[in-house]
Amino acid sequence: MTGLEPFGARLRRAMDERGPLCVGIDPHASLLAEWGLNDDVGGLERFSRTVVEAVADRVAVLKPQSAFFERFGSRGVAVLERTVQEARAAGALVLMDAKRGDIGSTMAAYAESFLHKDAPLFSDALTVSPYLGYGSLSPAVALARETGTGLFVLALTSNPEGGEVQHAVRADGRSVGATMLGHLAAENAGEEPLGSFGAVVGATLGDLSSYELDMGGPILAPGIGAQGATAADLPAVFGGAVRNVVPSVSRGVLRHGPDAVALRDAAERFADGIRTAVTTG
Ligand SMILES: O=C(O)c1cc(=O)[nH]c(=O)n1[C@@H]1O[C@H](COP(=O)(O)O)[C@@H](O)[C@H]1O
Repeated sequence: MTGLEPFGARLRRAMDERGPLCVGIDPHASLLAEWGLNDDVGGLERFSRTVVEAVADRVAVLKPQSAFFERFGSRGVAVLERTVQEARAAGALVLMDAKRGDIGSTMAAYAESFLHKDAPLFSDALTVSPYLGYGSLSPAVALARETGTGLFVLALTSNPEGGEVQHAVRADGRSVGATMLGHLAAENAGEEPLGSFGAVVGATLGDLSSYELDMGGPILAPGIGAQGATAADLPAVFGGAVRNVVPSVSRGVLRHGPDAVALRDAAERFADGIRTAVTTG
């Protein structure tokens, strides 16, 4: 299979050209209502298309959250397919937020669902959970290398419950989250300008200076906006690794819809805040 240019290189270029902001497409029932849309497939389609038309030509990454589409069954998934295709056609990289994770052979099928070039949901990258063991992800790593796509591996998540798993300390004295970052460093070794295997690290987590965040790949940083973190927090949380951070905002932007100009302005305000924080922080 002939792949695309490696995801990490494509992402680095998009971040440099457009700024690093990722906008999440999370069509919550409450947002559909706020936008004056029905909580049905028609509302879902209208919502997703509005977000894509408003920002896909200017942000580096769009991250549709699969759960909000799966809620409507096969017709919702058909909307997700169109959303991915339209976002990619407008020049955004699409990170499918489906947080897949299973034993190796099933993981291979999940990987094919999103990272095989002929898959209807083909995306530039996929969020995955390593909590069946990092090695269980190896079929997805292999397919991503082949197709020029990427993975974002949950390492230190933004939710307060994550700590009981991710901060647990192993027999070798390292935490589980730190171990995941170590696996990613090995995966990205020698990749320039940026590896294709990213970590998810919440922007809500405060000082992370005890972690090796600089693991050669991108860091997806959700938690800005509705979960309380701000762009100004990024340098303190991520230190020198901030240059590889892709800050992610869903409700903080989406609540400004349905007006496309208001959505675009909201995304631009976050992008400006990130630029200021990263250059002066
Ligand atoms: O992988 C993610 O995107 C993710 C990881 C994480 O640790 N925390 C987290 O909030 N997310 C996702 O990021 C989005 C956050 O949405 P907002 O809080 O509305 O910005 C949701 O789609 C979450 O599923």
